[in-house]
Amino acid sequence: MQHVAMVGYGAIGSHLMRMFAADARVRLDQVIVGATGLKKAQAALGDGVAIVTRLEDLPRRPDVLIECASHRALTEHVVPALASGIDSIILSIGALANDGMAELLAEAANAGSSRLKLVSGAIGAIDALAAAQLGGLDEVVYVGSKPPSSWRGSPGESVVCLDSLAEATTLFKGSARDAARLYPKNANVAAALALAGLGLDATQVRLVADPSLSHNVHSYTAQGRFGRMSFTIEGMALPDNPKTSALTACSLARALINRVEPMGF
Ligand SMILES: NC(=O)C1=CN([C@@H]2O[C@H](COP(=O)(O)OP(=O)(O)OC[C@H]3O[C@@H](n4cnc5c(N)ncnc54)[C@H](O)[C@@H]3O)[C@@H](O)[C@H]2O)C=CC1
Ligand SMILES: O=C([O-])CC(=O)C(=O)O
Repeated sequence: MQHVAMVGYGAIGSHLMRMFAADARVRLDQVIVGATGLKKAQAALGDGVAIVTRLEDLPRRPDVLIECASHRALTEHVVPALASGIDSIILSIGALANDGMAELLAEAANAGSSRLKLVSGAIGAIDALAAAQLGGLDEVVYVGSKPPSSWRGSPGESVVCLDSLAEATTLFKGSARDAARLYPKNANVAAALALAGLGLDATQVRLVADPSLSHNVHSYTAQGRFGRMSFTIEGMALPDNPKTSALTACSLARALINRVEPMGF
């Protein structure tokens, strides 16, 4: 059994709470929320969960910290956790597209002798892509397609009218770095693929709003000396957030379970 502190209590956080409610391997007993989320978290979670707004206010040292909050949460909570020796697992991978962020995380992990794990989130076959990177990788092209409602609150709103979209429309075409910076809640997958493969500047990304979809479709192709691969997933969204695929929460859950099981994927 491990004691876990979770940063963020939104669609993914509440899903994880339900997943691990009766699981002896993982005790999600501390949550870090933003000041505005305090009341909602207190109302939803019982006395068994400590809810704070700052890492230093956690009543006990967690075995591991997980992040399912936002790009900002990495600087606010993950960097200090790593620096104080707490292993961390993150989902907001797009934050690594910001200048100096990867270096900041690595320095903190080195200073605290801790480890930072990036999980695959809503995408798959990252292990194959990372292996291909060692075997000669020339091109990675990723397309992320979601229903129009999943792009609300993003710069896509100024590209098209999401309410009256009649056909699939490209909202963004460019590098994974620009995608991750411009679409922090929709392009973490693009950043994850880039970091596993060809890097943030060489990985090609297209983001699409498609009114014919009822789920999120992530698709990529990769080729090089290693050979050729393609991967597509049609991910059901979490009920509380149409932007987020349910598999994202499962990927974080798998990473936690793997820490305590004697073997596994
Ligand atoms: N790697 C991947 O495949 C994916 C990564 N994500 C990442 O996970 C994040 C969370 O996703 P959802 O749960 O669907 O979002 P959500 O919006 O439903 O919940 C996020 C919660 O975190 C809180 N929060 C934000 N910044 C915070 C901070 N600095 N400190 C404490 N709490 C903070 C928000 O107030 C909110 O309650 C996304 O913003 C995105 O960065 C999401 C989907 C896929
Ligand atoms: O959950 C998803 O479908 C992917 C996502 O939002 C992201 O890449 O940030």
